[in-house]
Amino acid sequence: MSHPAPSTTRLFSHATAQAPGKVNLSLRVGTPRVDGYHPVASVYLAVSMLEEVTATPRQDGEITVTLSEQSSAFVDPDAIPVDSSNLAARAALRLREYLGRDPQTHGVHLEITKQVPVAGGMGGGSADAAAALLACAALWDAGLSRQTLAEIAAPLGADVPFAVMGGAAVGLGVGDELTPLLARHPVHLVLVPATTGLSTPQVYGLLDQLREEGGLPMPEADPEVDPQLVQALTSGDAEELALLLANDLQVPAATLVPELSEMLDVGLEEGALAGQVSGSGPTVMFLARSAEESFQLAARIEDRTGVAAVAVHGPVHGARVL
Ligand SMILES: C[C@](O)(CO)[C@H](O)COP(=O)(O)OP(=O)(O)OC[C@H]1O[C@@H](n2ccc(N)nc2=O)[C@H](O)[C@@H]1O
Ligand SMILES: Nc1ncnc2c1ncn2[C@@H]1O[C@H](COP(=O)(O)OP(=O)(O)OP(=O)(O)O)[C@@H](O)[C@H]1O
Repeated sequence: MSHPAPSTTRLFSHATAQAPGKVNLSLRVGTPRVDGYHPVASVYLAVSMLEEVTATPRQDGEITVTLSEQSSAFVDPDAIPVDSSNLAARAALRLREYLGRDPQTHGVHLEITKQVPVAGGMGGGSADAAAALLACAALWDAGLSRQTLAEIAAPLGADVPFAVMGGAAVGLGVGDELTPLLARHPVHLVLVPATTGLSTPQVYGLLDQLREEGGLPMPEADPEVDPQLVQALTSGDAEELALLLANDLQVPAATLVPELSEMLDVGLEEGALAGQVSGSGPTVMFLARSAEESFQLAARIEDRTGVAAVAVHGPVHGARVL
């Protein structure tokens, strides 16, 4: 892939971009493909828990990463690589290659401020990649559409295109084939992040194992999105949405972390409309009727368990330059 350099290049001293974490209101998973990935039918919702990346040019061609001290208490800095394997660094490298910029002179330093828990099932690393892509695109005056940026980002992870696009969307394929949804009514949620993460491949692997052993039913067909859930989301019917939340990864995640089931019970006892593990977990999410109820629910869960709970809403915008 290559893209011609623009004839005039604006000079930025730095550029900052934000990208959202996500939850899956519904995540249906099929049987693994030959490449090990699973076909999914996902209903993504971008939520008001944002990652921020500031990109500053480096003339020596290096792509470097640091983690800001402003990052949230949910984030264990030791769990995040700050070498070339960091998803933000990989996004910057992919964009530089796509644009055909000189690797000797077009380096960048990326400072990441994380709010989204690491390996929490909320696509935090994917949001870092999306924010880094937008920040570097601004720095290097890339002149690319959001759609093109999402395509450049897709090989970095199944959730990365959604972090670029944001809002609410159906995700097919491995989650990267997106159809935006016109969800104009806010969904109010409470998120309970865990301090330790779960490995996404391990959770998918345990789902396969449970299905093969007969502990869970084998899916009969490729996964599909429930049109009633899409209807409930687009019409803002929280009570109906509560009945239709689904996540095939919940049983394997709760098998690996049994406390998740207890946390789900606590949220329901404290008045949540519904509760579910987010993505591959271990973050747990609860649905509330309104913003006010979400704040009250978060406070009650914190009081009862001593575990931090955060009221958020969605859909929010995808990655954008500030
Ligand atoms: C659980 C979800 O967050 C739901 O949105 C995603 O499916 C995972 O997205 P992600 O973390 O961006 O995933 P990637 O970084 O692309 O993949 C990590 C690993 O998860 C597994 N994986 C991921 C996506 C998918 N559709 N099937 C899979 O089996 C694969 O073992 C893969 O090696
Ligand atoms: N910028 C980054 N932020 C967080 N993790 C990163 C980053 N770059 C690489 N990683 C690695 O990716 C792994 C998954 O992190 P991430 O926070 O994206 O998980 P997740 O939210 O469970 O992802 P998903 O919901 O997309 O499966 C981490 O364990 C970490 O080793």
